[in-house]
Amino acid sequence: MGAEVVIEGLTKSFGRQTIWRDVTLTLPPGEVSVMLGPSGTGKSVFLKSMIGLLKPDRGKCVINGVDIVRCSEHRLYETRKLFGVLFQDGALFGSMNLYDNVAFPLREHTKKSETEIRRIVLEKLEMTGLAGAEKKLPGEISGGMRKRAGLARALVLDPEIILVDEPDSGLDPVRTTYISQLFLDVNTQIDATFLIVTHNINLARTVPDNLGMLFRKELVMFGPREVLLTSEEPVVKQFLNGRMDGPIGMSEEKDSATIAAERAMFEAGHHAGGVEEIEGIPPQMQPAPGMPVRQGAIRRKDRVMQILHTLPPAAQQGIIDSLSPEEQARYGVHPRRRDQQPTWDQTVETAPVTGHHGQLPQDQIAQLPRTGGRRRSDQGPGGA
Ligand SMILES: Nc1ncnc2c1ncn2[C@@H]1O[C@H](COP(=O)(O)OP(=O)(O)OP(=O)(O)O)[C@@H](O)[C@H]1O
Repeated sequence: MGAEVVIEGLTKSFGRQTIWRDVTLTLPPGEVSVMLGPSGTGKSVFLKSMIGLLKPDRGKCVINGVDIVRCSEHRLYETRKLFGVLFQDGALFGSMNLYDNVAFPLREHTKKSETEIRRIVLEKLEMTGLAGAEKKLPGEISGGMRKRAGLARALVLDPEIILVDEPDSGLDPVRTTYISQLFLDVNTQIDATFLIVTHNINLARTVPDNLGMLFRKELVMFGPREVLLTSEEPVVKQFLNGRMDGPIGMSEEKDSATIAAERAMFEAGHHAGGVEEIEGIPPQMQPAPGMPVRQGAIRRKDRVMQILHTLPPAAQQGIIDSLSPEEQARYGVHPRRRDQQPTWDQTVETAPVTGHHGQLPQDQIAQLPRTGGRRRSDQGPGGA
């Protein structure tokens, strides 16, 4: 199973410019999370901070018990080996063919024989749909293939955490969906924890287990995908629909006078851009047919059902609706008519829904599912 990443109060500035402050979230092990945010909100800086390429000013980023913000260089070096990183352009060496690019980390960081290296490289190329392309140079292949080669290279050291920076950059929507499918398939096969930063709305709506958003130097929210996808926060709604109407402006944010002036313009009939308002929670993409069951999805279901009562009602309903009737029975929840609140069996511990913004309480999201709060009896691994 992939590693859990616990981030607490992380703050990063460059000189006097604060990029983001007090970011607190947990990436649950083996689940796929996406971080959204308008351009320039510091998503790439966030990824670089997670692997210690940039040093945050305050806060913690704890991976397998090591706080990479404060640990020694040696421990940082060791902890970095847990990560596979896919940069925007694949970051391949232009003069090396794909085989040598993918073999590079193995030759640099291990003492494996060339026979063993060959086995691993061919396996990862096969996994990423690049079998037969070993001899190609990066300049001879498409952007999508370069990204897949970058992913193959990120996989060779058996990472527990995979960070992906804007996988859709330079790709058409169809290729973006194919690479999204590949992420889910790889997640299924190796059970690594994924964090993808992007501003691609389709990817955010359909791929992750968890969704977060950075805006105005803060984490607006982070939690199960259903929380953000049903959020009434203006910035979230604006972003998910790609419209001009809302707090995000041409260069990050607008003041209230500008928002009001623009609102009058849109109400007078000026098109705010974007597609028509999309509401609701589209089904999540699934591993390709023939793949094993995605263990992260099974654990996630258990984890989310334990914190269900802490989530906003619309998110609760979306989660309950996504369960099969058998799962609803097992978890003791019932779908509701549109005018009702969701209901639980008496046997399930419930608490009032809080007015939080989707940032889940640390003690709940960070510890689950390992410590297991109060559960209904013997749910087993929790999957269907
Ligand atoms: N090494 C650095 N020194 C100083 N400022 C930096 C450095 N790296 C990034 N920044 C600044 O941090 C801010 C956030 O940049 P970042 O690239 O993380 O944004 P982003 O959300 O990934 O944007 P995009 O979606 O456009 O890629 C920008 O204002 C950028 O200029």
